[in-house]
Amino acid sequence: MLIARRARDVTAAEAPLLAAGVPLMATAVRALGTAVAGLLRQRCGRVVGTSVAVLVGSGDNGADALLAGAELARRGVAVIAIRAGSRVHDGAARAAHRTGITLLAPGAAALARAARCDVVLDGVTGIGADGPLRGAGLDVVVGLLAALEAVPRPDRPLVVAVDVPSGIGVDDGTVAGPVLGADRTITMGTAKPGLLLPPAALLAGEVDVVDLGLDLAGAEPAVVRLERADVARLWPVPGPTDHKYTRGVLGVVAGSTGYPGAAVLATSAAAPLVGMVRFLGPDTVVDAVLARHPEVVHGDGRAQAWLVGPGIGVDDGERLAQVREVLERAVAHGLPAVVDAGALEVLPERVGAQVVLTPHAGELARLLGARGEDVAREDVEARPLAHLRRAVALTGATVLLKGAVTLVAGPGTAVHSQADGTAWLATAGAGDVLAGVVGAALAVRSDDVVAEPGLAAPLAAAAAAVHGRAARRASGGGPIVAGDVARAVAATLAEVLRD
Ligand SMILES: NC(=O)C1=CN([C@@H]2O[C@H](COP(=O)(O)OP(=O)(O)OC[C@H]3O[C@@H](n4cnc5c(N)ncnc54)[C@H](O)[C@@H]3O)[C@@H](O)[C@H]2O)[C@@H](O)CC1
Ligand SMILES: Nc1ncnc2c1ncn2[C@@H]1O[C@H](COP(=O)(O)OP(=O)(O)O)[C@@H](O)[C@H]1O
Ligand SMILES: [K+]
Repeated sequence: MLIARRARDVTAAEAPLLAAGVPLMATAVRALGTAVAGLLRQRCGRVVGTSVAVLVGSGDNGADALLAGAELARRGVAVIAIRAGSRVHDGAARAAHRTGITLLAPGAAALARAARCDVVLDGVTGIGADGPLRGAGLDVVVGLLAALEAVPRPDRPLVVAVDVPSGIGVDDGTVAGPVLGADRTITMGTAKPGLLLPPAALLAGEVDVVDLGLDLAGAEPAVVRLERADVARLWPVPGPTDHKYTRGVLGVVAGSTGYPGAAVLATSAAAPLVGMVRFLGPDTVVDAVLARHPEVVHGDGRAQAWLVGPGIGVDDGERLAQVREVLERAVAHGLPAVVDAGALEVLPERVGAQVVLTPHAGELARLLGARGEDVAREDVEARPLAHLRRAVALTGATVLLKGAVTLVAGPGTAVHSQADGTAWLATAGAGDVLAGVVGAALAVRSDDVVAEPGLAAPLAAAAAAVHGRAARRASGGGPIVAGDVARAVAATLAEVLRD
């Protein structure tokens, strides 16, 4: 599990080690040097003779970057260093000087040179930053972003962020000013919330954590990300005494004459993962589902969890009447349920954490709007976690907010952030597939969720992880349709459970 801790917890954990003379900075610098050398080798096939530009802020983040620059210079890299703060760490400046690096003023000429290097190392600010970039740091980032515009995309440098991309909201993931988007972030000691929370997380690239030996046991995890082994631990494997009912039945109310495909996609994703799928819908939709999945059972009956809403429009009164009835019944019995798409319109005022809502940003704005909050989609996109928390507080539900990074939280649970997919997943119907996987995850652990509703959040996050991985598997780096993702779900789960 990748765990992000807040800046103040990191600083507190560093303090006793620094007091004991543990050379944390040397460890950070060594890791940075190795990572950048690896990227140079990947990009240029060599380290000697390549070029790196270092943006040097006035704190220890700048010192890390400059010392890594000095190490790379000793390995034969042509390093330029650009001042991005009011001062420069003394020891780092001396080390840089010894390797022949001169600190350049942040003028247009220096920034144009930086834009032509193989790698840019962003050491403007780290966890000591207060607010968005200002002063020399701001000028350097704005100037470099402009200089990069003049360079053809394939020739632009790889950007490596030291600890965090400078200027992000380290603890809340906001982006309130210019930030140089990174291809990779080498982060010290532990991940930071802003590396996992959108929109800042989208500027961090791949995140590598450098072990500094910090004791963070007492620090409350701010955000967590499930990795393969975590998903495997959450997902039950049937045993010899299981039968279809003990494995779990998922009841599905999905699809409409306008959108029959959503029902097919949701059931395609769920059917292999559960003991049985029970389906309720209009005849034409039932026919479409059964044509693809003869194993789906048509008609009402007992289920361990319900999925309602995929392919049902917000103004489809007839379908919503059925959704409302099923949902009220599920809530009355305390059963886990997934409430997706149009079904969000008929969500009872208060539900328990065993009910998982799966809105995208627009739907979350609408859900909050219906509860008296004045929120637009853009507000949700700018501060997704804050709005997700608000929805949790107002409904009592677990909320899964879909996006390039998917966030999940329930009342009192950890915040989960999953980014397992690919941008090729931004395709119609992908959300219906996700709803099917979340429904399945709740159905196969229904008893556990009823006993401990807080489990719905990690299960929904695990489902998002399987969905994202299925998309990557189906895509192989190229275009996909949602049906490809649904078809890849079973093999993806097998792979998750096998490794
Ligand atoms: N303390 C340590 O031993 C270690 C520190 N490490 C590095 O040190 C960093 C923290 O260093 P610091 O506490 O010195 O802080 P930072 O270097 O993150 O930032 C503080 C400096 O940036 C300036 N600054 C603050 N807010 C700004 C803003 N909004 N715009 C522009 N400039 C701003 C301040 O004037 C100050 O000089 C970590 O992020 C990490 O990179 C790592 O080397 C691990 C070990
Ligand atoms: N840029 C992206 N990168 C990765 N995943 C994405 C991206 N955009 C959307 N997704 C994922 O694709 C799915 C889209 O769902 P949704 O918005 O409900 O679409 P639809 O209603 O067409 O099914 C979600 O699971 C979301 O997390
Ligand atoms: K930085």
